[in-house]
Amino acid sequence: MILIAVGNTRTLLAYSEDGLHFQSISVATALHPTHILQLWEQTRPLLEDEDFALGGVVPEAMQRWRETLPPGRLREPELAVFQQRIPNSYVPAESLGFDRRCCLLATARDFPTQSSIVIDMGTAITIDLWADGRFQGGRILPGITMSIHALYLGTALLPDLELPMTVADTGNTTAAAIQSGVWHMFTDALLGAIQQFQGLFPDAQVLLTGGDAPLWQARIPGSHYIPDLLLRGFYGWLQSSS
Ligand SMILES: Nc1ncnc2c1ncn2[C@@H]1O[C@H](COP(=O)(O)OP(=O)(O)OP(=O)(O)O)[C@@H](O)[C@H]1O
Ligand SMILES: CC(C)(CO)[C@@H](O)C(=O)NCCC(=O)O
Ligand SMILES: [K+]
Repeated sequence: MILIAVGNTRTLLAYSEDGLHFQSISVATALHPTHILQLWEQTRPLLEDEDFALGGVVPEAMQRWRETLPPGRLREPELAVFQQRIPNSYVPAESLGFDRRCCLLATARDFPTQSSIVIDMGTAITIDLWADGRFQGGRILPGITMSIHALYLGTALLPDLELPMTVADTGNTTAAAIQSGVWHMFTDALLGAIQQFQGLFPDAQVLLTGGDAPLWQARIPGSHYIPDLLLRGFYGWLQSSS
């Protein structure tokens, strides 16, 4: 079975035998599924009767996958299984993002009784709290690349910058000032959320995942970087669905 997880910027394709270790590729979500499958075949040949599992947060891109893959070969994880495994008060229940669900499922399975703050740093950033055997709720922030790009789009004189950033406390060029502002905005937002959530649940550990997480780990003392958290949750979700 090939897992397909569609994010706003990147789509992950992955294969696993044990649900813990993944062979995966990350490609632009904008590419057509036919093209993505050709790229995948450079990693691992597809079987004649290969099964696929699809989840994601971009309805249009997911529709393209449904139209491309043979109908009998495509599974989608069930909301009811998530609701049973992760008690929550999110409304409406189906609106909670697929990526957030996967990260919560993996966290709840690995740490059922310990509180966890799950930070997923992708196109957008989510900070979700698993504690007392429930998803307590969370926060959605713009992502880092998106924030830098928004300054460029909304002004006449600010340039578009690339990650990674070198950061000074006070910038003395336009680029350094933007980098300092964006870097400190996120450091303070993440550390602030962690401090508040740990005020509610003092045992809460911090789990970091997503494309931009490696950049941030050093700034968040005691945090754990778990690269495949989403895929681990997706895999486990499918196992319990069938
Ligand atoms: N080739 C690339 N194009 C765009 N962003 C990239 C690229 N490589 C790495 N990134 C970084 O990865 C981040 C996206 O991370 P990730 O792959 O976890 O999220 P995503 O799946 O695109 O987003 P989401 O799950 O939030 O919809 C971007 O913010 C960017 O900084
Ligand atoms: C918040 C994002 C963009 C993070 O990738 C995604 O999980 C999403 O589109 N969620 C849907 C809205 C929600 O989670 O409430
Ligand atoms: K993500």
